[in-house]
Parts: sequence; structure tokens; C-alpha cells
Amino acid sequence: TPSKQWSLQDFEIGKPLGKGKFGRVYLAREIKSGFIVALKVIFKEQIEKYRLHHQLRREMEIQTSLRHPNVLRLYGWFHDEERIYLILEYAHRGELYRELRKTGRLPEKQAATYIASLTQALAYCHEKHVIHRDIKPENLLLDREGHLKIADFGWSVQSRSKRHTMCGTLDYLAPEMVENKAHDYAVDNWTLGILCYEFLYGVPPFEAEKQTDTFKRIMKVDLSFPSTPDVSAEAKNLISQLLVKESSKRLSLQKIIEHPWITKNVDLAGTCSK
Ligand SMILES: COc1ccc(/C=N/Nc2[nH]nc(C)c2C(=O)Nc2cccc(NC(C)=O)c2)cc1
Repeated sequence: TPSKQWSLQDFEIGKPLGKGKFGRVYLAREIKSGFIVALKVIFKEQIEKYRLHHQLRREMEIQTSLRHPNVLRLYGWFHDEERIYLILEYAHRGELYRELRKTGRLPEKQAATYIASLTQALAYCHEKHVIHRDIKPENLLLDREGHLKIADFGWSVQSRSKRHTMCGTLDYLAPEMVENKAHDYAVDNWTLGILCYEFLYGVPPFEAEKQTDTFKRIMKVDLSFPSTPDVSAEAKNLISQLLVKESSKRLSLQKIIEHPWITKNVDLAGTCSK
């Protein structure tokens, strides 16, 4: 309830879910209702040090205003002398990244279902004039039923488990982002192409040893499809229509939903039963 003033006394804190530069995320239970949440604790001194309070405020205002089944809810927040606490929706199965690493890559039905969920979430965000949700596997969570939740909103947390360098990776950035040009909604369409490729092949399309090589490959749109695994022509067709340098020529979100690879493979329950 938006009006209620929350405080730490309202919660029983459970196991830590992960930690990051700005603080940690804990499983927590709201005592009166028994409702389970994820409590993200951000240290104020970290925010001051990096001069990030307006970004944090903007991110929080955005996430509080978004209501979509594939966007992780921010129910509220509170603070004490040294910390800010975000009361977030709990997604039981955690990062999609972990599932991807476990299985290496996803079956086409599961990949199409995740891309369809992401596209619907992004179409909703764009309607609310929210762009560049910085979507990458680390910022995508799964709930108990396997529904995808975009959980980025700025304060990505590092899990205890090893992970590839998140802070520096250019892999998911569109050319206009990498060139630091004004970016528009179409950056998200590009990123959907990157994610679709990574879901199907297990690695992002422009991965390279050195960041400078990834940069060059992005700028050249140096896209190639390995012969294994055997991925359908429709999937390659969708990816090729998203990884287009000219942002205005990328397939629109509406057209993605109507693409044959999506309509043929999506599991409308929004999850792909394993
Ligand atoms: C390490 O194994 C894990 C398995 C599942 C989780 C579930 N996290 N679920 C969440 N719901 N709402 C939020 C916010 C979160 C969350 O931040 N999770 C989180 C945070 C940092 C690292 C991870 N790591 C993984 C592997 O999921 C998850 C968290 C950790």
C-alpha cells in the first residue's frame, strides 16, 4: 500500500540472495501479512560517493509506476541513517542467467517464450516512455512458474557465484549506445536480438576476448550463425531483422510478436513447461 510508511521492524530478514557494489539483497517476510519479498539494501554512503541519488530516485519512481506481469514490482521503500531499503517482488527461481549457464542454451520454444515476454514488457515500458531497460540475462529473473521478470532498474546485484564481468560488458549495447549517441527506443529492439541469439547459441553474437574487438564487431554488425546448434531459419531471420545498425530499420516490437518464429514457438502460458 503506497501510503504506508514501512520500516525494518515490519520485516523478518531471511537468507541473503546476492550482493553487489551498492549493497545486498535479502529474502524477507512482511510480518503482518506473511508476504514474502526481496529486500534490497543500498548503502547511502555508496550513493553519495558515486553521486547517484537522482538516478536512484528516478529508477525508483519508474519501477514503482510500472505494473506488468513481466516487470519486477517495486512495492515501496524506506531508509534509516545509513541505508536505503527497496521492497521488491521475490522471483523464486532467480536469474535467468543461471538457467542459461546450467543448460548452455535454450530450446527454441523456451527462447521464443522468453523473447515474447520481454517484447510485451518492453512494449509496455515504451508506452510509459521508459526506454533502455538495460536488459541482459543478469537482469532477468524467473518466478516459481518460470515467468520472466525484468529486474534491472539500475541497481544490478552480483550473485555470490562467479559470473562474467558484468560492469564492463559491451555485448548487449547497440551501436548508437556504444558510440554514445542519443539513443531511442530502438536500442531495446537491438538488445532483444542479442538476447535471442544468446538464448539459442549460449553466447552473445559479438563476443570477443578484448572489449575493443567486441566494439568493432558491434559497429560492423559482424553477425554469423554457427552451423551447430541447428537453429531454425525463422529464428535466424528474426535475429537478422533486429541486429540492424540503422535503428529505424529494426523490426518493431509489434512485428516481433507477429513474427512466425514467435507465433509458431511461443508457449502462451508465458512459461515453457520444462
Ligand atoms: C544464488 O541462488 C539464488 C537463487 C534464487 C534467487 C532468487 N532471487 N530472487 C529475487 N527476487 N527479487 C529479487 C530482487 C531477486 C534477486 O535480486 N535475486 C538475486 C540477486 C543476486 C543474485 C542472484 N543470483 C541468482 C543465481 O539468482 C539473484 C537468488 C539467489
